[in-house]
Amino acid sequence: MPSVRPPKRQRQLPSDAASKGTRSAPFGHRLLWLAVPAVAGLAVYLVGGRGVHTFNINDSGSAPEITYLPSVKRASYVVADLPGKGKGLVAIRDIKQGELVIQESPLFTVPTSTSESPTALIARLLRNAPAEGRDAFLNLSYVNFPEGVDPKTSPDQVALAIFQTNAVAAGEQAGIFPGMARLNHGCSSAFNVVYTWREREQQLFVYALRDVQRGQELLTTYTDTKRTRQERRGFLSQQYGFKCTCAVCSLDDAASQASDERLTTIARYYVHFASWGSGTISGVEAISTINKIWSLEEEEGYWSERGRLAADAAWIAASHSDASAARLWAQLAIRWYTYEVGADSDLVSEVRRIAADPEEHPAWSSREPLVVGGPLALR
Ligand SMILES: C[S@@+](CC[C@H](N)C(=O)[O-])C[C@H]1O[C@@H](n2cnc3c(N)ncnc32)[C@H](O)[C@@H]1O
Repeated sequence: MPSVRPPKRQRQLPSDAASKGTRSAPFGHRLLWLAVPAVAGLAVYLVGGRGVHTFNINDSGSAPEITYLPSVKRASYVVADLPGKGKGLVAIRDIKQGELVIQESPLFTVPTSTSESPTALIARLLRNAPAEGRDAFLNLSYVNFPEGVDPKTSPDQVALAIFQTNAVAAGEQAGIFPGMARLNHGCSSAFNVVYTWREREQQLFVYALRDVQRGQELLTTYTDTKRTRQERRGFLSQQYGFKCTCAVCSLDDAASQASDERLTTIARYYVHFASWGSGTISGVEAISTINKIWSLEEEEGYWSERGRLAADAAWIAASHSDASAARLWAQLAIRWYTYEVGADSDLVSEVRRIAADPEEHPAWSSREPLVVGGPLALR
């Protein structure tokens, strides 16, 4: 059975065990394209500064090309041409941590394996897509085009390459979201927005993980960046055809080495605390490891996946009947899930229930009673 190459970009927040079982909703695609009017006289310049690039969006020069944008309550960005990156999304106003930036239905989704040829499958889905969506798709960038094939005479191959460069996980499927597809990549502390597929809405939601200033580029991450600069760059160059020069990859060698050490230690700690699941380490050790991850992530500026981490800690505390710790971790999970997946998400509802009554946790008292300890971090 030929397999459609899985989306290279991993979903930012793998659903935790508590949310499983809610992922069976049938597809009901609804395209919510919204043409955002061109902003007159908007120019975009690279001005740089303190490792974080900002873009001057004053009213001189020519208007950047504005393409289709997905459904948003209040547009907060434009699509702009960015030196060395193709297009990208730049904030046209300050964006607050936890703000919904993009809410988008898929143009189409595909199963990750199919009996149909992947090229034929993508071509067929594209033919059936609405005209404006098809145009938006065909405008997207692509890399890794097979050598010796002429893109001008191979539209189906081009469509497959576009799919492979831009698709992201949409539940059990891979989906194309032409609006969010313009998001470029940043590593560890450099990315400022995260995306998640919400099963109930059958849509992709992009939230600001941190405050974003007007003129700053919106960046997500294409991969697990809890690895060294060399490994990250190797992956990104091979899969996405670019050398990452984000604020973290541009650190001087000493600072980069310190960041690499933090990130690889965090990754090692993740594996360690997960071994609580098989009973290899105690609940106290698991929680202590989570606290170490939290503090290293604070040092690194790596804030992603914190909702999930705190929810896992609440799970461990509830399993050991430590109600007070479970409540505190659940409160922290509410806070970070709210930033990452939205206050109205199923994940936030679930942790709200645990914060209100830890004994409601499905794992409550499934291990020996133990005081495992709460979060050391205040935020
Ligand atoms: C999903 S697309 C992102 C939008 C793309 N820049 C465009 O013009 O449509 C992925 C491609 O964007 C480019 N890209 C993404 N992040 C980048 C970065 N940090 N630096 C340079 N190029 C980047 C690479 O060419 C990559 O293959």
